[in-house]
Amino acid sequence: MYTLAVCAEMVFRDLPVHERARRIHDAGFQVEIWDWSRHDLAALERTGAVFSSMTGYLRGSLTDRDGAAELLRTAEESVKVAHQLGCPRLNLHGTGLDGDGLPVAPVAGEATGPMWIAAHRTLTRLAELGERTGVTFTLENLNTAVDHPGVPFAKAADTLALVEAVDRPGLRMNLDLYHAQIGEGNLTELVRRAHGRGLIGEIQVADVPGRREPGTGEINYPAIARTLADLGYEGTVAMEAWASGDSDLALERFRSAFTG
Ligand SMILES: O=C(O)C(=O)CO
Repeated sequence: MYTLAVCAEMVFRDLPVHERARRIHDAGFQVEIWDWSRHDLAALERTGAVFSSMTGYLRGSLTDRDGAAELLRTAEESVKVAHQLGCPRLNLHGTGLDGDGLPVAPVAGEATGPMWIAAHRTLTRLAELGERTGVTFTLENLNTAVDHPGVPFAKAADTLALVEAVDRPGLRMNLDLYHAQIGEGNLTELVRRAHGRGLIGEIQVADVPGRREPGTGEINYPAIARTLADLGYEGTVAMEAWASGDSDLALERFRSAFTG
């Protein structure tokens, strides 16, 4: 059976992040955070929460030489923090994102051939870093239509292709079904394909439209949950969603969508 986690950046927003982590932990979920450099790490540690994922870099990019060096350097810093918090997965995007989730190096149109080759090289180095230090880097698919215009390798198909081509245990996909629904749809088949190839490091969920908890939009998450159970998926399913109203209620709706 899979484990459930909740992203502390998006719920209980009137509380400091470590208090949010405590509330999520007390409700029986693992906890995810984004940019660790914005948080009081000692306070997060004191919550006793089990951390399942955090952003695995501070700056940088997969595709240009200087950006890749910065990505690797800040990924090494992130690994130290992951060890401090006991966090097993470090999340990556197709390029660095600013505070609004927008790419610091946006791409007009599709990524070029040299960009794919450079991304493959950088991700291989990150996978090696993960294997050497006992963490798993996950490459997340995003959507360019609503939340992250201009991010290269945003499609789930792109992240799947890169992770499969790198083919190392230190790199897996963060299969975000909210972003995939906006970008590509066909979610059940996507889950089956990624799981069948052993590429899923974790799954993230929110409903469409609005990026709120499961049950508030068009995605049939109970059906996705049945697919995951049938496949024997034993990884993490994390809610990365705004609460449509009360945050405790959003957590319970998430739990009931995935535990029936
Ligand atoms: O939008 C997302 O899914 C993100 O991970 C932003 O950091």
